[in-house]
Amino acid sequence: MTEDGDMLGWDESVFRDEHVLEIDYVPETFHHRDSQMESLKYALRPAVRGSRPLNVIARGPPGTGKTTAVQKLFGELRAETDVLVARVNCQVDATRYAVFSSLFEAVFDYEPPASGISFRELFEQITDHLVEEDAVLAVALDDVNYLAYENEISETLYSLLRAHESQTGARIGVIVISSDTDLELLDAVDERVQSVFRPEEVFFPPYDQPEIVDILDERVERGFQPDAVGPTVLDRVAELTADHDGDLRMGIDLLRRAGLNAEMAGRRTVASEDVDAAYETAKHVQLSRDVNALSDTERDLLGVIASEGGGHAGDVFEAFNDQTGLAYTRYAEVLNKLERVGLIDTQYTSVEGRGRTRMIELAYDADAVAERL
Ligand SMILES: Nc1ncnc2c1ncn2[C@@H]1O[C@H](COP(=O)(O)OP(=O)(O)OP(=O)(O)O)[C@@H](O)[C@H]1O
Repeated sequence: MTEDGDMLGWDESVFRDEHVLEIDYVPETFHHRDSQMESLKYALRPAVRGSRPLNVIARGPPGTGKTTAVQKLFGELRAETDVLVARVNCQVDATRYAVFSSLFEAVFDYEPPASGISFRELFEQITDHLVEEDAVLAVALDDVNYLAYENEISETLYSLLRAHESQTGARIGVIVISSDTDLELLDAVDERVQSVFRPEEVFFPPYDQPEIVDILDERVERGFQPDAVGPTVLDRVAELTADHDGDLRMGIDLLRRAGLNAEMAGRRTVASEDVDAAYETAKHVQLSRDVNALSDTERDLLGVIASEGGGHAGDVFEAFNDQTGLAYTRYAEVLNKLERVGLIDTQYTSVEGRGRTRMIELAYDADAVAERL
C-alpha cells in the first residue's frame, strides 16, 4: 500500500536493489582504471599462450579498485581461457600454509584434507596437478601486507616463485596486492626472493571527487529508486569520500547507510542529514575491518591500550601482563603488529627520570575501539 506524499509505505523501499551497495558486489562497469587494467592484462597475457605470466605488484591506498580489477580479469580468464586463477585473501589466510590451502581449493575445487597434511604435500599436489594438466596458474595475493605483518611473505613468495625449480614445468605467476602505502614490499622480502621477484608495478591512485561522483552515480542508479538520491546528497557523499583518501568503500557504505536512515525516518528521499548521520558510523569501517582481523592476544592488548588511553610502553606492559600473564617479548611483538596495521602509533621520547621511553597512542577514538572489541 502506498501512502501519500513523501512518506514511505510499509511495502516500499528507497532501494531498488540493495545488493548493489554491498561489499562483495562486483560492479558491471569499471571506469577510471583503464591504464591499470591494461597493465595487468599485459602481465597476464603470456598465461593465455601457456607461458608463465609476469609477476606484478599492484599498490594503492584502500578502496581504490585493486581487488575489483583482479576479480574482473580473473573472471574473464576463467570464462574464456584454460588459465587457472586463484585470489587469496591474505587478511584471512596470513601464513604460507593457509595460502597454499586456499590455492589447493582453487585448483582442485575441494578443500585439502583437514587431518594435517604437510606443507610439502600440499605444495606437491598443487604443482603435480599443474604439470599433469599442462596448466598455468595465476595467483593474486590480496592484501599481501598482512603476510608481511606475520613475517610469512618471504617464504610464501619464495615457494610460489621457485615452484618451477622443484617441479619442472609448473608455471605460476603472482600478482601481489598491497594497500599499505608505507610498506616497501621489496624491502620486506629477503634476498632470495628479491633475486627472483622482478615485478611490474601497477599503481592505483585515490579517486578524485569528480571520479567518485561518476562511479557512485552509477551505483545510485542501479541501487536506489529513481529520485531517491539527488545531486546534493551525492556530492556530499563524494566530498566525504574524497576526504577519506578517496576510499570508495566508504562512499558505497555511506550511500547504503544513508538510505537506511531515510527508510527509518519513513522518507522516500535521502537527505544530507542522513549522510552526515551515516558518516558517524561509516568513518570507522576501516577500524572495524582491522579489529576483526586481530587474534585474541592482539585484541587483549588493544583493549588494554584503549582502557589506559595509551601511555608509556612499560605501564601498558604491566597492565597487559596482569591480564594475560604473557612475557615482554611477546608483548613487544604484538605491540609492533598493532602499529603495523595502523591501530596505534608509537614513538620514542625522552622523559625526565625515565630516560628514553616508548609512548603509545591509539590511532582512533578509544570509545570507538572499545565498542568493536
Ligand atoms: N572504478 C570503480 N567503479 C566501480 N566500483 C568501484 C571502482 N573502484 C572501486 N569500486 C568499488 O569500491 C569498493 C572497493 O574496491 P576494491 O575492493 O576493489 O578496492 P581495493 O583497492 O582492493 O581495497 P583494499 O586495498 O582495501 O582491499 C568495491 O565495492 C568496488 O566495487
